[in-house]
Amino acid sequence: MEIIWGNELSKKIKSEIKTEVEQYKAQGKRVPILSVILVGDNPASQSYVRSKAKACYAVGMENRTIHLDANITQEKLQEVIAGQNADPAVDGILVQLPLPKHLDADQAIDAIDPSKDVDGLHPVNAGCLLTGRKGFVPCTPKGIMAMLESVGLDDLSGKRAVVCGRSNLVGKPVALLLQNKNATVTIVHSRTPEIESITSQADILIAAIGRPKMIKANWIKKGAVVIDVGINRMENGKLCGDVDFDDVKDKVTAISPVPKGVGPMTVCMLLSNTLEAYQLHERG
Ligand SMILES: Nc1nc(=O)c2c([nH]1)NC[C@@H]1CN(c3ccc(C(=O)N[C@@H](CCC(=O)O)C(=O)O)cc3)C=[N+]21
Repeated sequence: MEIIWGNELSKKIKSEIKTEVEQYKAQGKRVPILSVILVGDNPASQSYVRSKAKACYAVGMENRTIHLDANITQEKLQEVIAGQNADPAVDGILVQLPLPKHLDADQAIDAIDPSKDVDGLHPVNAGCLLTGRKGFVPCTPKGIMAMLESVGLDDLSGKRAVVCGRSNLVGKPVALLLQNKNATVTIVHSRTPEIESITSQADILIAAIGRPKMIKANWIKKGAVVIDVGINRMENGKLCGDVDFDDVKDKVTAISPVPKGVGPMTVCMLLSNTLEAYQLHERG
């Protein structure tokens, strides 16, 4: 059984990004800037925003974290986003989710200039993914595909892939990416009856259901590759995935751990998308 260490793979990708940014700097060019808009004081969001800022600086990019009051109005939030859209020095814009309940996330995402939407959540970028056109791919799905590639799974012809979960951030986009690589894809979710009868046929299983350790050995086909997208905080404060790692580890060919799996890949693909946005803007 092979462990797909996202922290190791992301280090490799981040060093490639760092080299590219250094080349731009050596040519006297400005460096890419990622603007992250954080609304309120949710501790988890604050820690993710801090890790994104740290990751930017580690590859030579700039980060602009805009911390807004939890009670900000939708109108004011849209104004702040419009200000980042209008700033030619800003390459990527990310609105940290979830937003406080009184704010509409779709409206905020729609307000982001699609050429700066490095989360890949704007309808224009979601539409590009759906129709196979060039656009920003959401970070976690992009990281998942890199993890599969790292274990030799590139052309997925003949492979059955099952995606557990149908979110806009992960489930739906990763299902499309798997299909684009010729996998035969099934999406299952909380309303799917006898879910194990479907997941246990999967050569590739993507677990993004948001239920700690729900996926046991009887959900898994012998020899499957499993990517655990879960980020569940347990009572003891430790993180665990949606997969019961110990229960399934002897059955799988490869599996990603939580932590040090998908999480670091999400951050590294955010940097990759920000570099892509910079190159787009520099080309004009
Ligand atoms: N607009 C938006 N885009 C996002 O991409 C986005 C978001 N909002 N809201 C929250 C989720 C969650 N997310 C993670 C990023 C890094 C780790 C990560 O690096 N986790 C470490 C562990 C970190 C720890 O110890 O807490 C790991 O899995 O090894 C996890 C989760 C991005 N998200």
